[in-house]
Amino acid sequence: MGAQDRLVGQRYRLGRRVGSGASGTVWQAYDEVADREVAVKRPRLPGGPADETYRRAAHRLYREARAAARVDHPAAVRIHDVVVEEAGPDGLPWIVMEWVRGESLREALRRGPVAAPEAARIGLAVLGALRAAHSVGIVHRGVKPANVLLGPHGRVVLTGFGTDHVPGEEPLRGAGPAADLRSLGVLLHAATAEHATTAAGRTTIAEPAGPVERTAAEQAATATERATTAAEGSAAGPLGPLIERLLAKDSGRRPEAEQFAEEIAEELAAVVGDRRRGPGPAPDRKEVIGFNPST
Ligand SMILES: Nc1ncnc2c1ncn2[C@@H]1O[C@H](COP(=O)(O)OP(=O)(O)OP(=O)(O)O)[C@@H](O)[C@H]1O
Repeated sequence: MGAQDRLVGQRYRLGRRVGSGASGTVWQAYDEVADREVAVKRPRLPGGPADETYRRAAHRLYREARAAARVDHPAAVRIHDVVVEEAGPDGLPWIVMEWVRGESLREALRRGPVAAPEAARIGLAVLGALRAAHSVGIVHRGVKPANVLLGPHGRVVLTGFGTDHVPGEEPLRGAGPAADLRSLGVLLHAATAEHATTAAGRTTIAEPAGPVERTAAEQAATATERATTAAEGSAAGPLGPLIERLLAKDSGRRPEAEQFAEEIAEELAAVVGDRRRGPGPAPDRKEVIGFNPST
């Protein structure tokens, strides 16, 4: 794409491209004014700026990125700036975020699934970020392991706000806060999947990246299927029933979603608390490898 070294907004020098997917491209970049590393995301839209639908979608991305910058939560990526270049031909924003050192949950899952208490800790952080976003009217729509960053000091950061879009459309019906919670269920299921299948005594090849690299709309479409899978895997541990509830829930109404999110937060906190209280294996081993449903 040849964007490397480009100076965006007269201060953000694009460096290494860290990822590129359906929703856009992310670069590691350098803020030459503040003298620090940042991440810069350029969303992608199908079509072109000659098209009215495209221009409206681009403007909506801009508004949503600015709104996402107001989300204030330790687990929500900090958006420093949203740049639209005046001379830019397409009106697409450059979204400038804090650079989170570490790896994404997608990368971590390549080494194998996560033990239930650690998945609960990650889930609780992501849920906190989502609730903070929902409270200011923002729906994430792209909750998946690639967008969950595992930073230094155990920090969990949800990135990718407001960029996962169905172009040309206002947010889908059913793609409100409840859809984000359902996606959290898919995420938790994917994070612990191999444990579920192993504990149930079946030989299944884990597919950590498989069911989770989808848009919220696709996730919603397969929610029932996932609910069945989660139910089968509920022997896997304390997260089974909770995942099942997240996936089965299909009310899009705000107050209900809020109440539901609060209940889920309490349940996740209890699972995290079990790890803190319980005996169990050494923490580093338990987080990456082992999960024994009987402990
Ligand atoms: N603030 C950030 N700091 C560090 N890495 C980030 C940051 N934001 C996103 N990333 C990483 O950039 C990569 C690309 O993200 P991006 O959202 O473009 O693609 P994706 O989510 O993998 O795919 P898709 O575009 O299909 O949704 C992701 O793997 C993500 O982990």
